[in-house]
Amino acid sequence: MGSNRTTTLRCIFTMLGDPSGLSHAEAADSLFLILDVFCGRNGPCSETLTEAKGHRWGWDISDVFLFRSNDRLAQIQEPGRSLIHIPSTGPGYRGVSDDSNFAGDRRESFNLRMPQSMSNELCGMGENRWPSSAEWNEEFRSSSEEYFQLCFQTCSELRRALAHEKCLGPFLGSEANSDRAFARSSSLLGFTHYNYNDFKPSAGYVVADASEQVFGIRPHQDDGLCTLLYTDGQPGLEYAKCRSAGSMFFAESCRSDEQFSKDILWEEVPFLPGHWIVNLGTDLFRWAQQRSKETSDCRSCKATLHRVVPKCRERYSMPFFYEPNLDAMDPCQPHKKRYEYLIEDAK
Ligand SMILES: O=C(O)CCC(=O)C(=O)O
Ligand SMILES: [Fe+2]
Repeated sequence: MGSNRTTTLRCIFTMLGDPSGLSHAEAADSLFLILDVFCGRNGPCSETLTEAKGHRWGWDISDVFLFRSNDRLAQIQEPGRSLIHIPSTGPGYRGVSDDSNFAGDRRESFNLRMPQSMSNELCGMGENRWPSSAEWNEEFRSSSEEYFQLCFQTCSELRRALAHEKCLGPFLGSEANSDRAFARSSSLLGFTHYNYNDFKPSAGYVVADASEQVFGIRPHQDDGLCTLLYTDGQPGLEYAKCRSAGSMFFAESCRSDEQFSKDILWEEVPFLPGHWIVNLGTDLFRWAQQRSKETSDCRSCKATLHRVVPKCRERYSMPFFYEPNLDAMDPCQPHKKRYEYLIEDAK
């Protein structure tokens, strides 16, 4: 990584612009947002993840998947209870179809949790594991931690913008409360690889009408408040456009069989070099719902329903999942804690 990257990264906060400029309509009705990211002020740069490898990162994203650390379970200690294990989240490597939340997917992933340099508080996500001897390890570690921090700060800015009076309104009663709900954030930086070369249709999902469908990643909503997604520009990411199927966007859980419905209209998400794709998550829906119940002029925010379908031989992406503390509580009924949703979702 050279000084080049540090200079471009600094532009993000100015490119985000005036937070109060995000209108309510944009926040509530867009199924995804697109934020400028790696660009300078002189227009979009053309870098993709793969083009960026030598001079931006100093490591190649495909090398990340050579390091097959064990998946670490997230866990939380509640007063007076034994340790609660939360499956299918936390840092580490998950092989193709190994993730119990996405058992039929053609996807492998490697996740990093919040670097200790950002917070000394125990977030319950276990420890990051790093390749021990690989030459690129040092570069990988420092640049991915720096990228993590950038994503976290950007999402925090976005959260405050969404909580503006003119937008979705304050979350959890006040900015201080919602800041506190991220003090032990379970955010994850993911590296994702879709490999369709050994494509086996029978390994996919059998859906309600008994037809088989194969996905890079099945239709789902991300948990957490939002996701900043950067990809290598290969096609395949789609979002659900059909508004009439309201219940599917408002689902209590991130995944449900309804999301396989043939009635959903899917549209390709365009790749804009130098821009993040922003998915809105189910926690944002829950946090915003409180407000919509209190006032008549504010509707709740839809979590982005999306999927990745095989449209190329191979694809890489880097999602950053912006997630509150594992024990952050819903502001509205049924007042559940995040980890309870995660455990239910993994069943
Ligand atoms: O790879 C992508 O473009 C999307 C990844 C995704 O949706 C996820 O990891 O939750
Ligand atoms: Fe996703």
